[in-house]
Amino acid sequence: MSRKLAFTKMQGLGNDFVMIDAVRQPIQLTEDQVRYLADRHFGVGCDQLLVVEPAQTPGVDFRYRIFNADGGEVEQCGNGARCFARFVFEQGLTDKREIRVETKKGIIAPRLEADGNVTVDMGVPVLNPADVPFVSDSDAYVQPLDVAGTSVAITAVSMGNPHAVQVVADVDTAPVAEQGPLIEHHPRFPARVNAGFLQVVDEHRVRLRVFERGAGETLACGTGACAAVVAGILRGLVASPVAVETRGGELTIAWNGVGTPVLMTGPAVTVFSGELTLP
Ligand SMILES: N[C@@H](CCC[C@H](N)C(=O)O)C(=O)O
Repeated sequence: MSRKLAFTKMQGLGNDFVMIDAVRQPIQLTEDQVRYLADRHFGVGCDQLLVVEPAQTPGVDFRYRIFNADGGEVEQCGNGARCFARFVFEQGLTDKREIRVETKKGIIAPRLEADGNVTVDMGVPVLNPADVPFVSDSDAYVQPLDVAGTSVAITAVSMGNPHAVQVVADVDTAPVAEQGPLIEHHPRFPARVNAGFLQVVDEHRVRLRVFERGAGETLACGTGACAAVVAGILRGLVASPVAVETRGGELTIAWNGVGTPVLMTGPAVTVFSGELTLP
């Protein structure tokens, strides 16, 4: 049965989202409907679709669900978390500037700053390979990964969602398109993985490209930036705070080391709102 759906298009550093208010407009989308909405030719177009629902846990303001453009539901999205906070505030779903929101992998806490940026406590990064998940009998922070015959030194980090971060000399010439899909589907990452390519500029500045699981290379990946800074600090290459340059703009990531949460600060922008008829 076809039905009308109100949506808002948002972006964080060019990582773009279709936001659905499922508090006032309860809905369960099928994978096909997510793919249709995300389609840049037949639908609205986005890297991820974000659905805001009522909270299911006491003391939490909302539940927020994340779907990649390929239709799959995933655990976490950093740029999306900032857009989520701006969305619920602008839509009048809350008047709080500090929000607690449950995701598939725990509670995160975005805060709308006075300067228009949003800071998100993205939680404590997970480094134990089995929990990333990454198949390995070692818990070393740097491990070799065979990518079609090339040995790549990666750091496996989960920010709720899995990341494999490698250090490159220059992101502009890094083999993102070639290696990205191979790393995403590598058998040692049973839940697939986001593939990060990190260039260190100096102790407090890096450049980053991410080939995202379920979406391909995006202009920026918030959890990718968190994972890359964690990997860079663990490898002794950078020190907190770190400015992360992406193709869509800049994020600031702060991390005080193992067992502490990662803080991400950056923009979140509303582009337009609309209504469509779902097939
Ligand atoms: N763009 C996001 C990450 C979205 C989910 C990711 N593709 C995954 O499958 O884990 C971000 O800003 O973090």
